[in-house]
Amino acid sequence: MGSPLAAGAAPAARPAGAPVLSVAGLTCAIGGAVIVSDVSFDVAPGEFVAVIGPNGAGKTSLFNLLSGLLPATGGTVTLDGTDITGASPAVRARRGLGRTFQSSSVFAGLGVRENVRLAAQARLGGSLRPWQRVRGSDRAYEVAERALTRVGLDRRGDALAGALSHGDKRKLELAILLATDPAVVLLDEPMAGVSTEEVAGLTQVIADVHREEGRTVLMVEHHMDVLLGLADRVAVMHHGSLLALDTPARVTGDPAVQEAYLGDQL
Ligand SMILES: Nc1ncnc2c1ncn2[C@@H]1O[C@H](COP(=O)(O)OP(=O)(O)OP(=O)(O)O)[C@@H](O)[C@H]1O
Repeated sequence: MGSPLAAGAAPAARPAGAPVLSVAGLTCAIGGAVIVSDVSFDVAPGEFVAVIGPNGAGKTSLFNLLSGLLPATGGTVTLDGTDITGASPAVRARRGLGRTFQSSSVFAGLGVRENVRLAAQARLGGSLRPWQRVRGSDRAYEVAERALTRVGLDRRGDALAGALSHGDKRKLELAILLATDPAVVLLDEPMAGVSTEEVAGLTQVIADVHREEGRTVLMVEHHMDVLLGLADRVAVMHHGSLLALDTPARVTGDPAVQEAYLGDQL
């Protein structure tokens, strides 16, 4: 699963055929409430797993546990054969686990290219001070340009990030993520706030990141129609537990899943 975007990806420690991400008994209890309960699943290298579930089901909490923003109170997370359960978000990111957030997280006052270059420079070990020319900064520009081309924003590099449409901001977030060269990409509702006209373009970008770059993707998304063409498997969260994990067709036909949605559109 070589990545074309940046050098320095850690070599995989896992044997051939082993999962790139393995979650076992993952649990998070906060103040007596169990918000993620005994969740176990494996993700194969290059697989696309969608995570769905009704509001409050625990999807974002699961991503927070995977990316280290929320401490697990039980269970383990293994990335590329290494137990990362207690690792900080920064260590997980360095080991190849990257994520986007439900709300936009770009520097609105900086240029589009600068947003991506800063991420690339941080990944390459340079300074985060954009006014400093440092070792590796040319390489950071190259990585940034490639990531912007991948998401179709290469012609908007000089624009202010805050001036982009919602859909383009989401593409920029993806470019920022790609500049850090993650093997496993966690996308938390990338279509949130995106106009109907922009959904198809963004879906295509995500499909390309998955298929052409061979990155493993986990994506929280409410719209099943978006997921159907993308996901190899769909994980259904309900009341903090993993209710189902199967192909999109089997999941949508599962009576327990339909019951969880209580007639809401899947
Ligand atoms: N830090 C926290 N402290 C206490 N409760 C929390 C915390 N984070 C999440 N929760 C609770 O955990 C449950 C799951 O929330 P989460 O945001 O993970 O659900 P979700 O499936 O992502 O929902 P949505 O689709 O609405 O984004 C909710 O009841 C939420 O209130």
